[in-house]
Amino acid sequence: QIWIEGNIASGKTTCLEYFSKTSDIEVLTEPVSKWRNVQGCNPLGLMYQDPSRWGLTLQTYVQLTMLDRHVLPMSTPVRMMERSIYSAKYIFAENLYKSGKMPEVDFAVLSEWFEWIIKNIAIPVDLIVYLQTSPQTCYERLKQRCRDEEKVIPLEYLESIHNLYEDWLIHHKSFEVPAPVLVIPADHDLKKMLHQYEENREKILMAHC
Ligand SMILES: Nc1ncnc2c1ncn2[C@@H]1O[C@H](COP(=O)(O)OP(=O)(O)O)[C@@H](O)[C@H]1O
Ligand SMILES: Nc1ccn([C@H]2C[C@H](O)[C@@H](COP(=O)(O)O)O2)c(=O)n1
Repeated sequence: QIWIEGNIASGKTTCLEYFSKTSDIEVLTEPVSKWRNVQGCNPLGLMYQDPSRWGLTLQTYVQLTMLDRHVLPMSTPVRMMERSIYSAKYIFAENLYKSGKMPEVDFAVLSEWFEWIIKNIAIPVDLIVYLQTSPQTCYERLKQRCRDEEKVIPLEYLESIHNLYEDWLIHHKSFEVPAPVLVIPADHDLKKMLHQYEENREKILMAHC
């Protein structure tokens, strides 16, 4: 199992789309559509409007929907999955808490849920592919993608997410990393990115062996 990790709009979905054309690979994208519509409500939009009030609501739902993805039985030898329950906690919940936008009690409850899950439920991973971008590149791609909820995201938000990813996956300064990390520089244009994916194809697809 391979997780594709990276900042918002770093190119994870585009990377997965590329590999989805390979036979014997199952690709699981993030369930963003669920985060934008759970029984007619939009926790992603609410979180960006008022993170202190809705951060826990979104992150609880992210935790549930990511766990649901992790425990799906595999239908092919290789599974590539966009992000993980780990980055939900170590990057996004952490960012809300550290920036003072998630109350301590909310973070404590979410943390206890997370700790219980990783202790009691097997979440296998063989390789983490980190698409390493500059926050500025993500900011430009984010504006180009133009998702309604994300129009309020400032560059500083992407910088915070970037720093948390770097501390976790590059500098090993924050949390345990559950698998080896393959870093792919991802500021390049699409043509160069596809070339890099080809160069790394073997390393990625043989990770489970
Ligand atoms: N290498 C690239 N160069 C330029 N634009 C890109 C590149 N990769 C992706 N994009 C565009 O940037 C936006 C975000 O990409 P996406 O794959 O959705 O990112 P993520 O899934 O990480 O949020 C999309 O509009 C996509 O078409
Ligand atoms: N735990 C998470 C995971 C994602 N988000 C947000 C960030 C983006 O606005 C959106 C989807 O991310 P993308 O795939 O485009 O990088 O969901 C979050 O707030 N918390």
